[in-house]
Amino acid sequence: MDILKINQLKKVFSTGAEDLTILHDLNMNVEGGKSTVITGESGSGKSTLLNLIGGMDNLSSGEIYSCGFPIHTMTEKQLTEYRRKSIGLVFQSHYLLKDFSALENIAIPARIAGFDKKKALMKAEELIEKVGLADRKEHFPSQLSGGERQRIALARSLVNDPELILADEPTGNLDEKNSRIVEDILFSLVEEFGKSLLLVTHNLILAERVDKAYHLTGGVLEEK
Ligand SMILES: Nc1ncnc2c1ncn2[C@@H]1O[C@H](COP(=O)(O)OP(=O)(O)OP(=O)(O)O)[C@@H](O)[C@H]1O
Repeated sequence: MDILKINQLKKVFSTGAEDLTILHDLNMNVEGGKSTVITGESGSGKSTLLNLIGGMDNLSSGEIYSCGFPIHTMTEKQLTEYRRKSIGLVFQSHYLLKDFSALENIAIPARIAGFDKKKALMKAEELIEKVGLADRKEHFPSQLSGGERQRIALARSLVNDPELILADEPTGNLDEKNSRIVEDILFSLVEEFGKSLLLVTHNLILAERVDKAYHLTGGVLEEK
């Protein structure tokens, strides 16, 4: 069954003088429990597409069904709920809150989703172990390396147990060791826990590990 299905999606940016069509009548699907990659040159529209799937931007026409929800018809309030509970967003840049410890940063989305402090911290403890940073629990973001911060951000994106993980160049800024850790965690979520992963990347090694691959060229998507 598909966890994500996109029909005839179009995205046009109006920049004043002219309209720029960034995504052209795009169709795709992500099967539940599988990994899917989208590759494409810089500027081809990958992040635009991921933002639309994540409900962070409005489409111009077409349909997006994700995790059982019709994203294209939802209100802002419903989209906020969808972002909190159904999807996990992993980006190249991470915005950890500087006044909170690594463990607290991971726990925050669980608190926002309504879990009490104890339960949220318990979930965070599990995840900090998973990303291999249990010994950095009490560290503040300024006391962590860039790669460690990215791993904490990854743990944070998983704390509400999302069905679909949307990852935009998740290993973009990382050295080989941290890339490998992040990559292995992402794929273990699919292989061990039946999560669905949609990955956007330039990294061809990452792109080779997936079940299904698409390529985006100038806003036109093709299955490879
Ligand atoms: N808000 C906006 N207004 C106008 N044009 C935009 C806007 N956001 C993105 N674009 C344009 O849309 C195109 C696709 O951008 P997008 O960020 O999706 O590309 P990308 O494939 O993710 O690139 P990269 O790999 O460099 O991150 C680019 O030409 C960009 O300039």
